Amino acid sequence: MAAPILRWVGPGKRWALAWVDSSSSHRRVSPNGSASHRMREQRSVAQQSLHTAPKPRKGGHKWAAVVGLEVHAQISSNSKLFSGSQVSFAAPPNSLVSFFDASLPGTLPVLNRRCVEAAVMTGLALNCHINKKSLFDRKHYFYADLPAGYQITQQRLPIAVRGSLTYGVFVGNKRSHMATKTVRIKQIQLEQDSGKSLHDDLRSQTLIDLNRAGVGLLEMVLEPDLSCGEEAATVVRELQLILQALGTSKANMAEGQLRVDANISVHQPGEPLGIRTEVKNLNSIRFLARAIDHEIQRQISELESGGVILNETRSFDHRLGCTVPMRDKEGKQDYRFMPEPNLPPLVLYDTASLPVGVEPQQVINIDQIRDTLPELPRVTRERLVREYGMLPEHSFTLLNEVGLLQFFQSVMKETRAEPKKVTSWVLNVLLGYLKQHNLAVNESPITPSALAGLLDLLDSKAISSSAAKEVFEELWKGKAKTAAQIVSEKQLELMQDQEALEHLCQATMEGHPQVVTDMKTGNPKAINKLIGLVRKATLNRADPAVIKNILERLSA
Ligand SMILES: Nc1ncnc2c1ncn2[C@@H]1O[C@H](COP(=O)(O)OP(=O)(O)OP(=O)(O)O)[C@@H](O)[C@H]1O
Ligand SMILES: [Mg+2]
Ligand SMILES: [Mg+2]
Repeated sequence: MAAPILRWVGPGKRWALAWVDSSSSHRRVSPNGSASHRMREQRSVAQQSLHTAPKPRKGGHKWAAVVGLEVHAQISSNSKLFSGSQVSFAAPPNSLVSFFDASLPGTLPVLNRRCVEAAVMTGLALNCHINKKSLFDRKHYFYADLPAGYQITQQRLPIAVRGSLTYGVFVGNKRSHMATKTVRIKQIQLEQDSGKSLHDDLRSQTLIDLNRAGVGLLEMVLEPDLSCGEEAATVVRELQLILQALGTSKANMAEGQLRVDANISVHQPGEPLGIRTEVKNLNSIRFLARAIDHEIQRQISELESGGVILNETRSFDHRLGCTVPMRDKEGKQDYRFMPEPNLPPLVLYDTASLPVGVEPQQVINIDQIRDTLPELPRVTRERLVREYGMLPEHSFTLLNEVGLLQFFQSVMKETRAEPKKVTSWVLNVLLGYLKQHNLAVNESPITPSALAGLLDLLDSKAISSSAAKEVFEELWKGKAKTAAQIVSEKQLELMQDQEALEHLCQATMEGHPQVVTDMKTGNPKAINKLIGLVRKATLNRADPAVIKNILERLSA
């Protein structure tokens, strides 16, 4: 392997370690694709039906697939885990690097309190036992983007252990029934992120950006309780929503704030678990599901054709849709773990164990953090179903689309309309328009108050539902008009004048005696025909139910 050299790179003329050997492998995959493209991808996952566990072939062996995830989430914090450098996505390369992040001799780690609090909060939200004493260790491996030659992590005694995450999966074709499942969480550990290796194909060299080096990560290790890509995708999506609700990570996969390693094996039911392969650095939920399902099939084919599974690290090639071995980790890697000598044990307290007379800012009190836990996504969904009589799948959609729940709640605050009506307009009409125009919720040209105004008019029967659609389309054009203004400009108010409506009904009946006769003989189509004729005469501004009433009264 070639030696790293120091060179100047980037607009700010900052230094970077450049790895001059073009054949060096890239363990860390830098996020690719535009942010907006990825956001759309993330949004659509919930709507997609992902492939599920492999079906046993006729006459063939039955295989059970086992999946265990390691999820890395970047902690939302202004500074890194052990240094004061700022944390920010897409800053100029090597502009956020302190001497400690670059491993200059003589520098020492100083633990960031915010990162510890985030780990405790995440642990509590995931029903973990929080260890009042945890330890830091050095895990050694050699990559250009890891200047110290080791990562500080918590291998021996992590901050949180033995948790669980409950998630819902839809069963049946119509997604009408939901089953609840639980995955166990083995541990959550605090650790440093590495830098990024950026490969320059033209110059055949790899440039190193250390902005990410030392950013605080939560590694959440899940027990091997999952069985297919869809389950893994659902778990990661739920975890993403939990982290976002807690504010402990932005968990945006497109920006690399949430990265998943998937461990996969297959075995015959009743037999011990098979040898696992590890598909590294999956940074999209859709790719995660596809990679797992592909890897399960690959292992089954390999075993059925007499081959063996190697305990190897693989990566997912999303263009080819398959997993391929990574060259960097053949055989079991020896990380040469050792205690981190520059960090004392991390000691936490709860209210019962708090030393007398200690200042609150000097210690971390687990109970205090527990008191600040926000409502978690599962509880929010249950509340939506309970309070508003919403279907479970609607509550999922409201939470899955970034910002949609807040939009819905703002409309609810301002309108008199029934929750069911609001749900239907937000999910069927507004979301439909947003998707059609490829817009995120916060880009909606219609504000919650504008929609609330429209729904109020509908609720008070001032306009018909077809007029409401017309008003919605006008509001969508975003000309800063309220629904009421549009209604009066376009004269879309429902005709309330009972006398005028009676005259119109009378005249229509006289003009169509045959239809009236049909109506009187009980032909149900006849009355609808008359209603249609009267509405047409009012330019669709009459309420069909009111017309029906008048017609029935007049023909009685
Ligand atoms: N037979 C198996 N099949 C599938 N997954 C497994 C199996 N055995 C263990 N796993 C999963 O493998 C993962 C092991 O993660 P852990 O962090 O403990 O070790 P590691 O992968 O060796 O280390 P590293 O953090 O360096 O990747 C867990 O998510 C666990 O659920
Ligand atoms: Mg791990
Ligand atoms: Mg692993």
